[in-house]
Amino acid sequence: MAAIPQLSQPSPTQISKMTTYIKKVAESPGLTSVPSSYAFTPSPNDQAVSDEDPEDSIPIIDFSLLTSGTPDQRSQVIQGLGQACKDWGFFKLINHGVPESLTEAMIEGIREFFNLTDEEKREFEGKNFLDPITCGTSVNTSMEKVFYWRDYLKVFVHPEFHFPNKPAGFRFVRWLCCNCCSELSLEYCKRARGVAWELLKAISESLGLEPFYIEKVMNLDKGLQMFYANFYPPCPQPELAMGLPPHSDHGILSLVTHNGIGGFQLQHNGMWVNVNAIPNSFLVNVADQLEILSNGRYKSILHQAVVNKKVTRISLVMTNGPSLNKIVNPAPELVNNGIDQPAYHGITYKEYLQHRQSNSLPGKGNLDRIRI
Ligand SMILES: O=C(O)CCC(=O)C(=O)O
Ligand SMILES: [Fe+2]
Repeated sequence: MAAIPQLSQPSPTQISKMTTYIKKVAESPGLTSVPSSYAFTPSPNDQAVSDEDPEDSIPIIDFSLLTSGTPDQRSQVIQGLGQACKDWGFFKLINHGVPESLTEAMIEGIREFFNLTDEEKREFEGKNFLDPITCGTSVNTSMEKVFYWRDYLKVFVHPEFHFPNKPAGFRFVRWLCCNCCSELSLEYCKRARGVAWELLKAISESLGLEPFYIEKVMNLDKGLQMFYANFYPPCPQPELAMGLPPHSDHGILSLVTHNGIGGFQLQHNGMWVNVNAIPNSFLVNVADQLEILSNGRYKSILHQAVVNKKVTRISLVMTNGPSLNKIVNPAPELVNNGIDQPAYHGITYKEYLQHRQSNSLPGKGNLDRIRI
């Protein structure tokens, strides 16, 4: 990792290896301005930011109607989902069935993780993009000139489940559901995956494909599900710092939830829109592999995270992807119709992730590279 400004005085040999977490920077006594290595210069080309427009509101999808609605209700929801994926690449998902108490317990456990000392966190830093547990700061400090106001934890939770064994017990905290008792982090990941897979059935249908189409072609039973936790501490000059830069997610579909503090912005009609979350909902975004598979009918959404002056924001993100060795292509059913041509080259998910990791292209640069 590149040297990040150090608060303490490590020996010269330590400098190139050590990560300084933004939590520590933000907590340094008397911090009143953003250190220069985190300060972005606002540019006149920065796009305007608006609040949600009640006239053009972000679609809301009721998950319970997909699973227990009448056939009519289900087909209406599928139509709404298709429209949301086409017009916004994004929707808010309500009544998804993941208990609020489970999400809250997960957020609190994650807060404790980020409260570990820097030294304890370093144990999980990882070296390779395929390491099942990685934590760090910013996005890719080996390439960035200016760092983001964000610490993160990234864990592979499917097909094999991993989780940090610190803080003590978190990996094995029991969570009481109905009358049984299960491991908190495992339960959260499993339930979020169940929601994502159910949505993908409906999304297949919205594309005119059979319900298990995406599940089959993406090898979801071996699909790579990654859990990201983002930690954005208060920032003395939020207008100069950035939590996460504009990006689209790499998987098929991402589910985001947070601790009730705003900061998620998405791009719609050339404007940044502040997204207000409905309590106990997921913010769901179309990600790059779904854009490829749908041959661009559904576009992965550009989004970013901004920071604030007062409170720590924590977000939990589930990316649901194909299996690593799966070559994702535009669905032949959507291109061999005499009208459309394939708009993307096929690429394995592993290669896609690898390229993204080693190039840090802005915006949707990774997808642009494979556009025909
Ligand atoms: O923090 C957020 O709300 C968004 C996080 C995000 O987009 C990501 O981790 O990919
Ligand atoms: Fe994202």
